[in-house]
Order: sequence, then C-alpha cells, then structure tokens
Amino acid sequence: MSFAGILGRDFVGALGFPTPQSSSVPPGFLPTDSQSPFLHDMHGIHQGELVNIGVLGATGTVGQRFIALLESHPYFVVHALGASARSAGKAYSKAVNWKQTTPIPASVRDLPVHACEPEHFRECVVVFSGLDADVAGDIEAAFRAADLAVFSNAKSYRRDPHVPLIVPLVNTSHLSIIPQQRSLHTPPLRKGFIVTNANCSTTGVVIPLAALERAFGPVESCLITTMQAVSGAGYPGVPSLDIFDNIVPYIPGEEEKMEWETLKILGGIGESDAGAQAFDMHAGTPLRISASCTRVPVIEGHTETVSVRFARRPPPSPQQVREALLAYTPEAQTLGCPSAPRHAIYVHEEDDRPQPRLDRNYQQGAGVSVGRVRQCRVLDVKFVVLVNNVNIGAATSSIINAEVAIAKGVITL
Ligand SMILES: NC(=O)C1=CN([C@@H]2O[C@H](COP(=O)(O)OP(=O)(O)OC[C@H]3O[C@@H](n4cnc5c(N)ncnc54)[C@H](OP(=O)(O)O)[C@@H]3O)[C@@H](O)[C@H]2O)C=CC1
Ligand SMILES: N[C@@H](CC(=O)OP(=O)(O)O)C(=O)O
Repeated sequence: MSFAGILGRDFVGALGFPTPQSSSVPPGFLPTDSQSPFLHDMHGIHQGELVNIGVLGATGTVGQRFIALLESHPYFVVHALGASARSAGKAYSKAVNWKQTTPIPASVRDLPVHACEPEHFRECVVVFSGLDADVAGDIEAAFRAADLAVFSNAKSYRRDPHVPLIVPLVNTSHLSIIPQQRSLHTPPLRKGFIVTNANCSTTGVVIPLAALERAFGPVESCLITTMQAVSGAGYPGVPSLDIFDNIVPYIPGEEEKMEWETLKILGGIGESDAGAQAFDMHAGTPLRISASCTRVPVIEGHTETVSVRFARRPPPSPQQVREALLAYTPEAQTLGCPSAPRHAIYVHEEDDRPQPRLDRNYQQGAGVSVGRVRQCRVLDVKFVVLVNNVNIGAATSSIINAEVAIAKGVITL
C-alpha cells in the first residue's frame, strides 16, 4: 500500500467527506504510513480547488444518486443540470421525483434544469451522464464535440473501439486510449472525451474476477447467475404486480452485455501494426462466460452467483481465493481517490452473507461483498457477490473514474 492511500483518507476526512465504515474493515489491513510532502497534489488537485460538474439525466435514478453522492465531495461541485423537455425550465426540486434517503442538497434544490445542450454546461469541466440510453448517444457525442469530459452510465458507447469501458476498481489503465479518441475528431479535441461505465451486473462480477486474475493468472471459464434489484430498471421500473411474489427470468440484452463487457474490461490494450491502440478482449487466454440474468423483488443491490475455472493447474484453494480477494487493492485506491472504497472487496465468513438488505451499503456502496467461497465440483471455485447497482454499479463508478482521470492528468484543470 502506498502512502497516497492513507493520505487520501486523511485529506478527505479533514474536508468532512464521509469515510467508509470502519467496522467493515478487515483487521490488519490498514496501512500505517504517515505524512507526505505531496499531499496537495496527489489527486491532481490543489487543496481548496473546486471543479464544476454537470449532471445529465439529473432527475433519474442514477442522476439523483450522483447528486446525493456529490453533496459532500471534496472538490466536485454540482453546477449545471440537464434532463428531458419534460423537466427543462423548472427548478430541480420541482422537476424531480426525489427518491433518495437524504434530502435534496440545499445547493441543488433551486438550480434550473436545462435541456441537454452543451451551451448550458460551458462552465463545467466534467459532465456525468445518467441519461436514458435511447437518447444518450447523440447527446453525449454533442458534449464531447463541445470539448467536455463525459462520464456515461449508458450502454451507447461501451462497444466503441475508441471508448474505454472502465470499472474504476479494475481497469483504470484503459484511460490511456483517450488521446487516440481525441485525435479522431476534426479538429482533434483538446479536452473532450467519453468514458463509459459497465452494466451494473458486469461491474459486480469483474471486480472479484480482476482480483483473482491478478493473484492466480487468467480465468478460463465463468458461469454467472444474477438476481437483480428492481432499481436497475430505473424509475418506476418493473410494475409491482410483475415482481411481488415473483422472479422474472429475463432481462432484455443483459446476458449478452455481461458476456462481452467482461472481456473488454479484463482484456488489455494492444497496439496494431499501424500504431493504433485497440482493446484485446482477453485474447491471450480466451475467457468463456455464460450469464443467466433474473429480476427479483429487491429494491437495491444485485446478487450474483459465480463459478470459475482457472487456466492454472492445480487451481487455487478456496482459502487462497479468499485471501486474494481480501488483499486486492485497485489503482483508484492507491491514487487516493476520495470516492474509492478503502477496501474494494469484503469477504464474509458467515454462510448466510452477503445479503442485499444488509450489505449493499458496504463502503457507501463503493465496494463489493463476497461470501460463500467454496469448492465447485464442476469448475474450480464458486462464490456469491453483491454489488450496489446504483452506486458502484453506476454513479459511484463515474465519479471515481473522473477522480482517476484528474489524478492521472487525463483531465487538466
Ligand atoms: N439504474 C441502475 O441501476 C443503472 C442504470 N444504468 C444506466 O444509466 C442510465 C440511467 O438509468 P436510470 O437512472 O435508471 O434511468 P431513469 O429512467 O430513472 O432516468 C432517465 C433520465 O434520462 C432523462 N431523459 C429521458 N429522456 C430524455 C431526453 N429525450 N432528453 C434528455 N434527457 C432525457 C430523464 O429525464 P426526465 O426526468 O426529464 O424524463 C431522466 O433524468 C441508463 O442508460 C441506464 O441503462 C447503468 C447501470 C445501472
Ligand atoms: N439493465 C440493468 C441496469 C442497466 O441499465 O444496465 P445497462 O446500463 O447495461 O443498460 C438492470 O436492469 O439491472
């Protein structure tokens, strides 16, 4: 663990940004390093410096979570809001059907909601998008063309060969493709780009898979079954008469997304003969994935059962897997990003955890919880993972991605 990690928390704590629950922290895992001379620059931000951000789709499930999470952010300040023509022209508190457990932040209540046009966001450095995927494509392209840094939750650009699909606890190295993305525009963009997050169920599974690949080398096969919360479908989402007392064994497009997104995220970036960068889709050791996705009567938190086979023989034991998950430290954490969880993966020893109601707020929904790590009689090892679909599955991922982009100088202020 570098000293940036602990300084990040001290810096954040000093600014009043909520720190993760210490009761969830595995014993013996906290670094003990002390002060560093680099405190002011380690996030790519000078202490006291603020960054204006905009939220597109600000009235939706993900948009509301952005606003709730950013209320006490140490340097991001919500400056401009956008939504559909139904909401544009109204004060935020009048446009939104607020469903968060904390009140609408006072600084946002009276902000006007604009149409999603770049001219209203000119003073923003970063734009977070929680737009409906039906409209996100054109709107996000217009914002990028206006030289804005866009962090999107929508699926529209995830397959684009020049757009990184980043789960911030896994593949922040993929930000290296941004200069190529900018260069493809005429004239080349100086600041604009699009970074997308993954599907929320993909996010939940790639975090433990990345930890396992780091410790034990490539995973060869993976079988996943999801039990996805209704909030994944936005608001009002699945009708109550369809989901009470029920399980729906189909979520359109979800299984396909999980199966290919995982390959882009866990793959590397290679260089073609012509010198262009390209995602290798886990080509070195092909990873076969089969996902089955279901909708269950849970409000927030997707639960997934995962079975894996490793390329390496003999495979690691369940105990070695537990230790590797617990030890996993993503780059976002070592960079000291304020919204990164202190511990990416909590490993439960209890047989009846994780559970969505009990575990979805682990590390403010920024980490994932794993349990029931055990031998698999068909593949090698199996476990259960719980991911907060609205936090690290959506809004928190975009926020950490933007923090990493600033820390690495991809966004200059
Ligand atoms: N919910 C989740 O757990 C996850 C969601 N996502 C993705 O995030 C995105 C947002 O999802 P979610 O918040 O659930 O969706 P919601 O349906 O709750 O919100 C959609 C937002 O898009 C806005 N919008 C709709 N049409 C237009 C338009 N024509 N022009 C401008 N804005 C428009 C809405 O504004 P208005 O209120 O004015 O209609 C609203 O703010 C989607 O792409 C989704 O696939 C990704 C991962 C997880
Ligand atoms: N489809 C997911 C949420 C979502 O919107 O996914 P995506 O961003 O991949 O369309 C769910 O229902 O839980």
